[in-house]
Amino acid sequence: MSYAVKELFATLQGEGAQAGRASVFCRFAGCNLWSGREQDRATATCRFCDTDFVGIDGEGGGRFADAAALADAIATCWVGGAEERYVVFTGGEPLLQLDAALIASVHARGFTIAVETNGTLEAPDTLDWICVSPKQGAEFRQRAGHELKLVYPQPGLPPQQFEALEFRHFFLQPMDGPDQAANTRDAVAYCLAHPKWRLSVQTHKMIGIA
Ligand SMILES: C[S@@+](CC[C@H](N)C(=O)[O-])C[C@H]1O[C@@H](n2cnc3c(N)ncnc32)[C@H](O)[C@@H]1O
Ligand SMILES: Nc1nc2[nH]cc(C(=O)O)c2c(=O)[nH]1
Ligand code: SF4
Ligand SMILES: [Mg+2]
Repeated sequence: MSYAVKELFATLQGEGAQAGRASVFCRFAGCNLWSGREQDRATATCRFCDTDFVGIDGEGGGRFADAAALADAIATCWVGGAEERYVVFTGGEPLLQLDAALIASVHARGFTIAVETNGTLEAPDTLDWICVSPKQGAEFRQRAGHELKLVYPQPGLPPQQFEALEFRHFFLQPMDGPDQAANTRDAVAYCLAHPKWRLSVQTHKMIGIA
């Protein structure tokens, strides 16, 4: 199978339990909850997305003919040595494209593999780190993993409804956009009152890296 990649770059993971970790980010093109076109945002299932995932024209992006070609590009993008190799598959929705062949090829090059998913599709159990970020109005299939990262607030999606699920970490991530400051204040207040939840700030935006 070939893979459509919007961008491929090295940066620090900005969010959640692995924040600060050196990573290769592989951002797949396309999502099942929004076309990515601004004129469709108001009618999309997911309306607050902060990401351009349309096309294959970003830094390091392109169409990769097979798993080996994309795994080689990921390994070339890694700036560290053989230890601690870490790749984050995101998007768009990465589970539309991330398959067993790609996971095996990337593992063979010594990487620990993380995924950022909206939870609508089941994640392969060969992944090393699964971050699920459920979306209001969307199916919620991947109900276990390493971190649940809920963008907050989402009307109709109260944090309590996730608390009994099998995740190691529970994060609230303030929704970025026009109400970001108020959303951050509300998330802080929620974490103070409900200590099972921790705050995930998007640190990469604060320090001006991708
Ligand atoms: C762009 S999404 C791509 C991965 C996948 N489609 C998902 O939604 O999890 C990456 C992460 O950014 C979060 N995110 C997207 N838009 C956001 C916003 N406006 N404010 C805060 N987090 C946001 C998502 O919830 C997800 O955790
Ligand atoms: N630095 C950085 N960390 C991130 N963590 C999740 C991201 C994403 O867009 O999936 C992201 C991103 O876009 N940049
Ligand atoms: S599911 Fe993820 S990539 Fe898709 S529109 Fe929502 S935040 Fe963006
Ligand atoms: Mg992002």
